[in-house]
Amino acid sequence: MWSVHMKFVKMHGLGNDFIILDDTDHRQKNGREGFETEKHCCEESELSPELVRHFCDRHRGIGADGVIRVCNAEHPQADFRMKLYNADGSPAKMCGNGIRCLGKYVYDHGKTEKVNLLIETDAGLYRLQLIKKEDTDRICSVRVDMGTPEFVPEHISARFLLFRPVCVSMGNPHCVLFVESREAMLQFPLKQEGTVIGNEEIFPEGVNVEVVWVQDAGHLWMRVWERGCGETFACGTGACAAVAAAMRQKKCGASVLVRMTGGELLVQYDRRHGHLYLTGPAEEICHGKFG
Ligand SMILES: N[C@@H](CCC[C@H](N)C(=O)O)C(=O)O
Repeated sequence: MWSVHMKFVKMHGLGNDFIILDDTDHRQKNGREGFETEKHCCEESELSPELVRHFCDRHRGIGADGVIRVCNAEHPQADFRMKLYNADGSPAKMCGNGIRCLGKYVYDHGKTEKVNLLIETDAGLYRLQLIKKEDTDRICSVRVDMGTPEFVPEHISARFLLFRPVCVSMGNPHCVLFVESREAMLQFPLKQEGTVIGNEEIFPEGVNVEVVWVQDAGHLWMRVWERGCGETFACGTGACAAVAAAMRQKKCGASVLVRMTGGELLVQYDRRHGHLYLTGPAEEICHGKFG
């Protein structure tokens, strides 16, 4: 049915998984010697929503929560550009787990020798610090300057007021709901309520929904219903939105471990700039050729 032939790399951040398609120019100025830095993928026009859905299909495709195109930067100061598509083919502006995977990808695949990168996204520019595994030249984790959370009005249906919803933009939209116990978080009907909230009039472009239990000032537990994917194992922008919302309600401090189904992310708040910093792993699973 599909006549495409594309090389891909599959990666994940805490089980939030992505198909990486490399659309960078092989003449990338900072590319390292000894690596095959050949361009091996699609132009934007070739990546239709149908094709993204097909790639992400866990039964008939490769299977993933989204597709990331790694492109040459258009901004003069940026090193690379990230283009992200959710599993349903819809575009998204920012992805905290995905941008860490991109950082590891460009370094480990010889596209750059820099460990401090500036990445262009549809939500703006993001600074990444790549952290190497001890005694190796491989990247094991990435720290991202996620910028300033923006709070947006929370006029969602009265049935959700009990959960003290906080609506936050981290470059993409989030609606954070608080519950009183870990059990309540685990039993929360996330699919049902996430779908209802995602269809609220105040979110014409949909929303990512987080259900959060504050264990203490340094630990949050969270499940996430992602726009365009459904429930995922982890969400980087969602973890930052949860911490921003908890800080606003004076429930947590400036350094918080956010525990999700797939593992933990560290979110730190820098009072001087009002920025949130996200630190967590990124891993390559496999590579292959589609078609
Ligand atoms: N999982 C991501 C966010 C991906 C985009 C999101 N589904 C949206 O549509 O905004 C993350 O780690 O931030």
